[in-house]
Amino acid sequence: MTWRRFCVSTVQRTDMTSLRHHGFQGARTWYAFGIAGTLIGSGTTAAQPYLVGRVTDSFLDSGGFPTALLGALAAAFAVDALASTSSRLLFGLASERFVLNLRNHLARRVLEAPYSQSSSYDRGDLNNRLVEDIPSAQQPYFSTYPDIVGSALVVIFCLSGMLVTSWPLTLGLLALLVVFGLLLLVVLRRLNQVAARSRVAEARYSSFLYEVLYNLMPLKALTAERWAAGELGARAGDARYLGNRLVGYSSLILPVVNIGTQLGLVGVLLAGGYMVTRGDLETSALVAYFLYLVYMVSPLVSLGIALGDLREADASWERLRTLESTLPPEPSPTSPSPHALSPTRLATREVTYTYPSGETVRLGDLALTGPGTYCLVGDNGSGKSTLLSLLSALRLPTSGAVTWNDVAVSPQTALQVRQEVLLLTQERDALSVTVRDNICLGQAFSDAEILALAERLDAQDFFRSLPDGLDSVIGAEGVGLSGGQKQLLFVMHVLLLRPPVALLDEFSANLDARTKTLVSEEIARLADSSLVLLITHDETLLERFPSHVELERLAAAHPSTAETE
Ligand SMILES: Nc1ncnc2c1ncn2[C@@H]1O[C@H](COP(=O)(O)OP(=O)(O)OP(=O)(O)O)[C@@H](O)[C@H]1O
Repeated sequence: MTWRRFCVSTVQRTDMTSLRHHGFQGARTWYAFGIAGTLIGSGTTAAQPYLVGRVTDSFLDSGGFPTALLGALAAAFAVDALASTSSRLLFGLASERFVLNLRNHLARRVLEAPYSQSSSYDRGDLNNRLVEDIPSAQQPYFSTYPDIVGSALVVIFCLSGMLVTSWPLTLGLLALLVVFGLLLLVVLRRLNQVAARSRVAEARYSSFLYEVLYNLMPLKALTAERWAAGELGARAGDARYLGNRLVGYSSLILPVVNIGTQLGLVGVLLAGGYMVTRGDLETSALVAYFLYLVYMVSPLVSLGIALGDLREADASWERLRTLESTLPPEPSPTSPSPHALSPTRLATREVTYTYPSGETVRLGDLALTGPGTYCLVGDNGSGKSTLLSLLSALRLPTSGAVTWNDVAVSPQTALQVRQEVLLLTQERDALSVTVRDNICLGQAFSDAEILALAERLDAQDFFRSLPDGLDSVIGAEGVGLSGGQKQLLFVMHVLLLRPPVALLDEFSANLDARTKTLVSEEIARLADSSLVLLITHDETLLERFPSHVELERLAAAHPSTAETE
């Protein structure tokens, strides 16, 4: 990579208008005041050596006490301290908001993306991008760029002051700075390459760690914890190796800058002292000159560190940008609300669905009319769950058609279908919110309705046993529920919502025999007005709901319409 591309890529990759726009919402004013504070702070810092030179002059010339000059110096100190502190505070507040804005924005977009897309993300990697990459990506705006602006201004002011005070000394110093600047660029170039690779290795490690923790129990149950620990160790090794190299290159930055500035300080004292003895330079000018140089040291160090930090942030922006580029455009807020569909007639014709992995599921033709309850049966892997995700418009068919009341499921009608066709999937777990929220999931069911249903399901004792009733929070810091109790909450959501169509994938999983029977009665009641399609392998449920649709038979009968038994 050439130096030009190196610099251009930094600007381009961090200039992601849409992401930045969302991040800065509500933070722009703080940010503007923060920048103003940085500019004021830099200006007053650079004025101090000049004022000290004037004070020295005044002492040397008259021996008197220069009250006005000392007052100006004190004011410069005070303004400098105030401006720097308040700009740090404002940047800190703005960055907090930026991080949360961006997290919420991306999380909402992932949630609103079509299911087939959001389900294809690696959960751990997604978590890393939202949790770790965003704080790293925001750093340039709230720390690095202000540091660069503030430091560059101080360096420019100080260099100008030095040039005016003694140009021969300054030219010598600039030559030294150029040599060390080139050395610094070599280090930064290596750092850039290692930072990107290290970020990927870290993400591979933490994604796997997330998966292992998520599957802790199944892994232990299968005594696969050693294997998992070994795999984790291997990934940690990669991350550590690249992390060490990153630390190595990063730690070279400071010595390069420090040695350069120390050589500058010593050189100025030696050469300046010599010039004073020869009468080529005033003592007060050497004092001011030396002070300019001292004031330049810290901004120069900051500039070196800031350039290094940008490389790491760059890698994070790249990961966020690739995530955003896979998401569909944001839905227009003015799009008309969908009309009610209340579907009761369902048909599928020559439907296939191809998973991103390339696996194609072929499904036979199907025609069902509601209200009523049907059981969808078939061997493991025959495509039952895939079919339900297509019927509920979570996925769209790769070929063929799914129609509800003769309306084909398409990107345009998907929202309409999803509002009326409710799918209870196999992959489900309670959320760490209250029991009430787990049942309602955003719907306004009253406590009386919930408790009346609990009574019909003979679950009143369970609800009574909760420490805070419906307000009990589920999760590590709240109540722990059994698999069956969690399952009951989801089933209750469906029964309370009474959607026109309910697709239930193994609803009875983990439910005890009595609860299963009571839930079945409620489902039968729901089926008086709704179309209910169940996936089940449970003999008692297959007997209770005798209308069966066999998936293999459907596929074999393709393309003719399958009969229900
Ligand atoms: N996320 C996925 N990615 C790739 N292939 C998938 C995915 N989900 C399912 N499949 C494939 O699609 C086929 C049908 O799977 P599906 O889960 O629909 O079957 P099922 O009849 O519901 O099985 P089960 O009774 O075991 O739940 C299987 O061959 C499976 O490998």
